[in-house]
Amino acid sequence: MNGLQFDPDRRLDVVAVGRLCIDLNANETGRPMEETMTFTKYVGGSPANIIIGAARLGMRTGFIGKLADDQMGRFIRSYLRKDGIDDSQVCVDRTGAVTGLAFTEIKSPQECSILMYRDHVADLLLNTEEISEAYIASSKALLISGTALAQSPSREAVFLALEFARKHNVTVFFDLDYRPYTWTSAAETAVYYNLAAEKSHCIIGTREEFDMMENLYNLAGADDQATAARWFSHQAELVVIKHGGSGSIGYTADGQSHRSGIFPAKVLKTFGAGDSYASAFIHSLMSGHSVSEAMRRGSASASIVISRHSCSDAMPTLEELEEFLRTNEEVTAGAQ
Ligand SMILES: Nc1ncnc2c1ncn2[C@@H]1O[C@H](COP(=O)(O)OP(=O)(O)O)[C@@H](O)[C@H]1O
Ligand SMILES: O=C(O)C[C@@H](O)[C@H](O)C(=O)COP(=O)(O)O
Repeated sequence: MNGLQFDPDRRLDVVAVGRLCIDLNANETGRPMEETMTFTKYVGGSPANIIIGAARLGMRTGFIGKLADDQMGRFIRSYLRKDGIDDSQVCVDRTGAVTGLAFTEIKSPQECSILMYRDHVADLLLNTEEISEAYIASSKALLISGTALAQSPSREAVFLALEFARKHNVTVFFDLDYRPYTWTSAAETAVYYNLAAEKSHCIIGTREEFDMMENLYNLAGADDQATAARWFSHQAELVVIKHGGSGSIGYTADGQSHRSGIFPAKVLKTFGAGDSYASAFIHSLMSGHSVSEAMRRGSASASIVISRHSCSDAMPTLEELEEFLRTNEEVTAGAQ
């Protein structure tokens, strides 16, 4: 049992709140960015990638966010619409803010890094006036991601969305999505992450992201089970800790744990693993699958996406994911 409840009578399955950005992925791989001359443009931003992945799998999706009033903003909106993602709650900044950019470097399949340009970005200007209670109440689930907590007014907008979710029994998924560049202080980061995690039903993060949250209480380095147990005294029913190529481990509030291995992949780049994992994991859970099956599908989706050049564009359809699962065996690497 995963303990998560989803109201079947909602118009939407999952709504994400957070950043809509642009990925510029290096075309010349096997070299540092200093030697990279061309990039390919994709829609990016962790919550955007996750909701695109969920839509690609057939979920009824929506987004709450703010776009720059420029060509990049218009490119992103048309992409969301092409994937059938409701953009009625995606507003446009009129103050001259820009679209966040993530330049990616692919030195080798194991050596990838991301250079983020996030000064004066439109996504962090989303404010509480732009959070619709009725819209959130129309969804079974709300997906939040940590970077939206980095600055006001986006921070307050997310906490208001969490209040509306609580009021209308909307299940909250919290993808930790810690990007150090956007934060100024470790303590401030941990404070806001912990406050949001206390209001979430399912928390998904890497070991390092949970350590960041636990540093505040000198708990960093706790084992996965202790990390998960902390959140069951709040709203959490499910905590998933990702361990890269070693797989992932999930804990439910009823005391069960679930280990997932990985699927072999011809790794082109490692970024995109977490977002694709989260999209298939959420789709599978909300389709009524077990936690173990949801983790397995998350791992499969991650293997598909890390073998491709982009993150958003690379998100598999349900047919692709099912075909991959039919023709590939999970390698039970097992998390630490
Ligand atoms: N090298 C890899 N080969 C196969 N699967 C991987 C690999 N790296 C990550 N994954 C899968 O993607 C999931 C998320 O990756 P991880 O790196 O832990 O998260 P994030 O991308 O958010 O940092 C892992 O739990 C695993 O299932
Ligand atoms: O989240 C961002 O702003 C960058 C993403 O768009 C990019 O695709 C990426 O880093 C994905 O990260 P991951 O899935 O967490 O590895």
